[in-house]
Amino acid sequence: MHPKALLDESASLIEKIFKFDHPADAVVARHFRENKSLGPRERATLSDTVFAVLRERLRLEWLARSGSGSKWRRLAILGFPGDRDFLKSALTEQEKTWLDHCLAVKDADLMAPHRHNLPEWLATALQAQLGGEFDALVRSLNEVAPLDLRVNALKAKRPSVLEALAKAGIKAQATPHSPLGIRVEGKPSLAKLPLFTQGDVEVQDEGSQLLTLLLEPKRGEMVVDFCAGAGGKTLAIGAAMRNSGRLYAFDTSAHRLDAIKPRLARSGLSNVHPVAIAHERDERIKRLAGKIDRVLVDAPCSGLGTLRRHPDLKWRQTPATVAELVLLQSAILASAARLLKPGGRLVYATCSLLPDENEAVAAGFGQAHPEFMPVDAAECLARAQVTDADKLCHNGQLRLWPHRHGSDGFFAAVWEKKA
Ligand SMILES: C[S@@+](CC[C@H](N)C(=O)[O-])C[C@H]1O[C@@H](n2cnc3c(N)ncnc32)[C@H](O)[C@@H]1O
Repeated sequence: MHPKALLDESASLIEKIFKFDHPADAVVARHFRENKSLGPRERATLSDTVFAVLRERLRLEWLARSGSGSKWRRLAILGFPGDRDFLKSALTEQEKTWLDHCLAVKDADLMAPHRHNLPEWLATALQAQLGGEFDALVRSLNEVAPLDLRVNALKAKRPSVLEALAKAGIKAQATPHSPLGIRVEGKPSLAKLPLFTQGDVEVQDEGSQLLTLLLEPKRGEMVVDFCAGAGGKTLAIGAAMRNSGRLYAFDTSAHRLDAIKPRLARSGLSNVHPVAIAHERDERIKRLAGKIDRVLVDAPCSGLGTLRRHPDLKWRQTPATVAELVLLQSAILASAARLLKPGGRLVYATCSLLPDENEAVAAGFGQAHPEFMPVDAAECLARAQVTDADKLCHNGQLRLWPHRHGSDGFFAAVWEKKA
């Protein structure tokens, strides 16, 4: 595609995404479905451009106040990732001069919001938690998230998977903490790799792997993954149960649950029962009350721990959406807790960085449910062979940060129901 056409295409995609009515990755995927003639390199340039603009929105919008042409074109020029000469061949003389002027602006000359590129409410909440570490978090959010795999313990062992990856020319190493994790270098295509098609590995961020290890599921137990979605954690739990017992995968989205089916077929699991529920107080949940050994609540959340992958979330979430989520999280946690039998284990988890969705929800639950005893997350992780488990936890709860742990941001609290 001619550079001029590629720049026009980027500008129109940025305009669509900046309506913020749908997740950015869904808008990009729809755009690619509707424009089948776009080749792989053009697709990569388009998505790199729009995600760069989402990551650095405040800085680029500030720079784009000067210059001419549509705002979307100016943002596309500023976010364009590739070869500058290629880009310049699509620009007018006036635009080239303007771009050189923008590129000469130094970080030190920018105001704080144009450096951290976060909405004010979010910057304030993160600064209050992190103090001097805030800048390190901001830098880490601009890094590309690594590609992590989880070895399916039912079918393979980590050393043999590492060997097979090396033979396939894929550079990879064990993840620093999860005993089942592998971190792959770059973004090689895995879809056709026998290791993947045979279900020896699944794509899963190391942080997500650690959440399921907190549950410590055992052979033959009754377990519920309350917010199973497309089953990322369900598969890990099912494998830890050695494909025995009964694992219910609940979710209010039948559409998301449907995505489990091909993954289950690859994984070799037959102990998983996906159940679409109407809401967290569904009749089917009442029938299982008091009968379940372990429940994971991987709650719907702001997703702000995944900003490396989903930078649009910082512009789509607001204090009001977070407040609504907190009510839903508390309602789901209270309802899910009714499933547990005495001695049963409850894990509440989010991929949020905000205390309101994390420690505050956990504290509210603990106060209202004295029959649930807090369990030390670091001890659970150490038993599950997690390296440096204590460095991943704070006050007995799991707290992962991209800048400290290299994973997405996660929180988890663990309780046991008194016998
Ligand atoms: C963080 S996602 C789950 C991701 C999933 N566990 C995984 O590992 O891929 C949260 C899920 O909660 C579901 N959800 C939203 N409201 C719910 C409710 N009231 N009861 C159960 N699930 C709900 C959403 O449909 C979404 O799939």
